Amino acid sequence: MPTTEEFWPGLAAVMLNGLALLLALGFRRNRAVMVLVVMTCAALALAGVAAGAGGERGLDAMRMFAPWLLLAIAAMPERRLLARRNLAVIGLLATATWLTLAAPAHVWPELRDAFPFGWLPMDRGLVAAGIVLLAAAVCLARWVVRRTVMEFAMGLVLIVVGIAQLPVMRADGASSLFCLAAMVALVAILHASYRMAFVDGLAGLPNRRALDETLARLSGDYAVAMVDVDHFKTFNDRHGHAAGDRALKAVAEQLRATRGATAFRYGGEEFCLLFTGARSRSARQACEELRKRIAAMRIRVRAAPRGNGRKAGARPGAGEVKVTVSIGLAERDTRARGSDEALKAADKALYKAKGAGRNCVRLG
Ligand SMILES: Nc1nc2c(ncn2[C@@H]2O[C@H](COP(=O)(O)OP(=O)(O)OP(=O)(O)O)[C@@H](O)[C@H]2O)c(=O)[nH]1
Repeated sequence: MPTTEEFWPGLAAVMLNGLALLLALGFRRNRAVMVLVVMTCAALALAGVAAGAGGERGLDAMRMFAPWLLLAIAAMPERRLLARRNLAVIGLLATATWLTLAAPAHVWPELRDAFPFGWLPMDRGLVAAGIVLLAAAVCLARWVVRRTVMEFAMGLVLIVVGIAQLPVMRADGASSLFCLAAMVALVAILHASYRMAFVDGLAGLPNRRALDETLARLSGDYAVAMVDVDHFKTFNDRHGHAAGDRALKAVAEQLRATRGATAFRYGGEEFCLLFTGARSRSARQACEELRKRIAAMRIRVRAAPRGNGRKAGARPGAGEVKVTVSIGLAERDTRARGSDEALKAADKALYKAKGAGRNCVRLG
């Protein structure tokens, strides 16, 4: 039976990993789900519940099976949960769990020595740590390319799990590290889910839901500006959707750099700037400067092969093109109108700007 010192960290590790697993399932973070399934099983094995033989067999089982499974999951692309590769990993995990539970006492040492690479001159724990740290490196390398919170967090989680495999670790120390890894996973899943709900993936700006929440809490002076990219449908048709996306990102970058304002992506090619407090008085000037900065930008476009659903000859070659924006600004009057009316006034002003020939700022 596990000792008291092994029991509590063991139980906490199972509960925390199980909780993180449920959360990852709820938010459909499928690779995190797979990692956490393995970690929960490893935590169970560590707790000695599965082995019924103290933490010893659990510690062995964790070092034998978990590293390979974690490396396989780290290297897999994000897929739907019941994709064939995920099912294969779950099948392997089920086999590992069955072996851990069912292998007779005299078979276990032979199994352990053969797995994983029991014949290597290094300690088994060292090999296991090396494999998990390699899995962590795979996630961190992906993070360098993709910059997603979950990839970074999975890298961190796997580093902690890798340390838990080291030969110096006893079952209670390893369980404590599994608790830490589960907490990192929990924070990351919550953070990633918050970003999914409130941050626009393309522009990297807070989205319309975030704007609504901000406006609902607003008091005092403010000004709101609606910013719309001019002739953007034509831009897309001429240079392609990918170039359109790059243009939107570049515009978003300029909005983010607007002093004294918070930028939001309102939807499509429409953005919103919110000036609060004393900054609302200089909103018009800030909008004018923003308009000029965007008009001065150059967006790189590539020549694309003909066809692609576009009219032949409609698409020019590679080079640099510009975009302009029209801006409608409603300066605050909290007594006369609430945030809904202010948004409507900014929208009306935007139509005026479009009607006035675009690439200009109008007040509502
Ligand atoms: N590339 C890209 N295009 C988008 C995105 N969201 C919306 N659009 C496109 O933006 C275009 C908006 O077109 P319209 O609403 O007709 O407006 P417009 O062509 O900009 O004309 P004006 O606003 O009157 O100057 C549509 O063709 C949408 O497909 C996006 O995320 N990426």
